[in-house]
Amino acid sequence: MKSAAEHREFVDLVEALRAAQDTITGASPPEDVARKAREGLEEVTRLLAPFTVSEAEQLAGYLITEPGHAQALAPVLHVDESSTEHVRGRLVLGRYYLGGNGAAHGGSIPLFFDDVLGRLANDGGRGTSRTAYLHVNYRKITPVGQELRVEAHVDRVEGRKRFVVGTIHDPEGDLTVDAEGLFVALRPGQP
Ligand SMILES: CCCCCCCC/C=C\CCCCCCCC(=O)SCCNC(=O)CCNC(=O)[C@H](O)C(C)(C)COP(=O)(O)OP(=O)(O)OC[C@H]1O[C@@H](n2cnc3c(N)ncnc32)[C@H](O)[C@@H]1OP(=O)(O)O
Repeated sequence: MKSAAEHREFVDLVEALRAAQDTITGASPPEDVARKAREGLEEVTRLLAPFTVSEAEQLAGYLITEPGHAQALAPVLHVDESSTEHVRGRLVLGRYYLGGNGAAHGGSIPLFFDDVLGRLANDGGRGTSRTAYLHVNYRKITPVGQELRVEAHVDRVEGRKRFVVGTIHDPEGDLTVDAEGLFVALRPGQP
């Protein structure tokens, strides 16, 4: 397992990337400011490109003790309580994940649940599995910029099949989403 303690600056870099994604998404800057911001981003790419590594050496997604695992792709779960069978925590969807009218983009929710349910499916010595399906029910809009409550747990295991379920509740305590994922344990040598 890769150690987040040895890569604090990289963890902070990914946090800064998330903040940039939120700020760019919410900004309507004058053209000269947009150009300066682009030049800054291009400088970041120039700086990091020589350090491109193979997937086995990649840090993003693999610093698993960090909230968000140092990967800017999926919304971050802040874990309050967890075991190998369940997790409870908080989620704030930033401006980057806005769909419209204050509601989160529909695609951001399965992205979040694939990560959270997938990690539970693979926890507890259950070994690597892959998502076979992810069923998401949108019961009420999921607001961006507000603290949401998340719960997920392993519902049942049938041979290689792991069924993992989760919910999101808004600050009023209303259910906004429930989801079920089927994760199938990989056979030896299966990609
Ligand atoms: C994941 C590794 C990451 C490693 C990173 C490590 C560090 C971090 C730690 C942890 C991170 C994890 C966090 C992220 C997790 C995200 C995971 C993903 O998003 S994976 C990408 C999206 N998913 C795919 O690309 C799958 C593509 N599909 C496949 O590969 C196969 O279809 C697979 C493996 C899902 C199943 O194929 P078969 O050939 O192995 O098995 P068959 O025999 O078809 O199915 C087994 C049983 O499952 C049922 N089944 C399969 N698919 C089903 C479906 N869609 N609906 C219902 N049942 C299904 C079948 O009916 C069968 O059931 P019966 O045993 O007969 O009872």
